[in-house]
Amino acid sequence: MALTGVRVLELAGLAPGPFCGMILADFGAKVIRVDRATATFSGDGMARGKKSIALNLKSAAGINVLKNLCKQSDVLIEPFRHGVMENLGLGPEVILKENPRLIYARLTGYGQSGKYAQSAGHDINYVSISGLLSRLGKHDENPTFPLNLIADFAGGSYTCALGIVMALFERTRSGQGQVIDSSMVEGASYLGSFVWKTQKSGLWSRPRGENVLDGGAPFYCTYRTADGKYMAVGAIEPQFYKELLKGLNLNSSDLPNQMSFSDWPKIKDKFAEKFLEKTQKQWCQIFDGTDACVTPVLSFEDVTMHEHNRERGSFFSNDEGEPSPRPAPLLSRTPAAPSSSRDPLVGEHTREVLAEYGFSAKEISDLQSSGVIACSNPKSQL
Ligand SMILES: C[C@H](CCC[C@@H](C)[C@H]1CC[C@H]2[C@@H]3[C@H](O)C[C@@H]4C[C@H](O)CC[C@]4(C)[C@H]3C[C@H](O)[C@]12C)C(=O)SCCNC(=O)CCNC(=O)[C@H](O)C(C)(C)COP(=O)(O)OP(=O)(O)OC[C@H]1O[C@@H](n2cnc3c(N)ncnc32)[C@H](O)[C@@H]1OP(=O)(O)O
Repeated sequence: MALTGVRVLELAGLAPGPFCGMILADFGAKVIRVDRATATFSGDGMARGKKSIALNLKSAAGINVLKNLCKQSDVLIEPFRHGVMENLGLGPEVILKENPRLIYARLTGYGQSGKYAQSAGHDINYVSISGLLSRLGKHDENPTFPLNLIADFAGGSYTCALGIVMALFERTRSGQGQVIDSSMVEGASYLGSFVWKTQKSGLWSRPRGENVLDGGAPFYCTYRTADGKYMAVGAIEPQFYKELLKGLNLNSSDLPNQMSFSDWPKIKDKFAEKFLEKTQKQWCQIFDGTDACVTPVLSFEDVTMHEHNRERGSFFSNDEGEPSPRPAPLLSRTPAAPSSSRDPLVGEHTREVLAEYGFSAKEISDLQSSGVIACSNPKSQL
């Protein structure tokens, strides 16, 4: 796999850090999640392929253990607000002095500087500060957010993972590590570059929810079907719009021009009426294999069974039969090989990992009896 041999330490955090770690693990990195010694369970829903050690970072000995692990690692992911690592004596200037090759990735909401650097926040706050939230939603309604996908996972996890891979690549030339200041506000903003860079094009000149790509256009939105499901329509180009009308059995001469903004609500009503005439399955039979750009809005139950997804193996199930998306993108020679084992318990691999990193059996026992580390035994949890 592409990242085989890369050793990653992921300090346990909420959603963005865990997904960043999982991406790296899926593509072959050895990812060790560092949990709190007092934690009884992990909130990490994206622990695939990781190992867990449980360590008390509020003790001098625990700090030393982490420093030791950092010396032998390639990447550290820390998900705390600015200042937490410095307060622990684990700031980048300390850690990089001991291992100048380390990629020290700081995955936060507001970044390492600025007025909000030390404020608590979540995805919705970061997307709001990025400006993007103001563009999402229907006209005359409150802005709506697409789950916590934009800042946490796209602007956060993915951007940070890209930064890590770029830093690892650069290290092959310089031999040097570096600090990554991955702010979800900035990651989300950057993700919105298309919106920024097309400001003068007229694409966004109307209020929120009334433009071509934000739900305003009748040819770029969703419609309810007779069975209460939905179809997604993305027939932007005239030749595809023509196919859409054909599938809906509508005549273009009976409708206003496709790009007549003022007529969009009227056209939308017409399309909505039409879509209500048939079930999702019937619409699929009509539109599948055409260029109308009309697809079913699939539920999580249906998505794994969809023919296209099945043909590509886009989803897979782990040993416990839980389906999830296959890692993307597909690399032709060195594709990801996601683990199908169950997620690690907190501290399940403390002993194993510390031994691998050179700690003696006695050192490990002493650390355990003094509460610096915790080791959980999966058998005792059965
Ligand atoms: C919208 C999302 C948030 C969604 C959360 C959900 C993803 C999860 C909530 C509940 C989870 C589910 C639940 O647990 C049940 C299931 C469990 C199962 O195992 C998995 C499935 C579950 C369904 C599970 C699934 C999900 O996990 C949940 C639904 C977001 O937006 S997340 C993005 C949040 N923002 C950031 O990450 C930005 C950067 N971070 C921060 O700003 C802050 O960390 C944050 C998030 C505001 C939290 O602030 P807090 O004050 O709590 O922390 P920090 O200031 O960062 O300081 C950390 C302190 O902890 C000390 N520390 C750290 N490690 C150790 C250690 N090993 N030992 C000892 N101490 C440690 C550290 O020193 C700091 O101490 P101080 O405060 O004294 O400095």
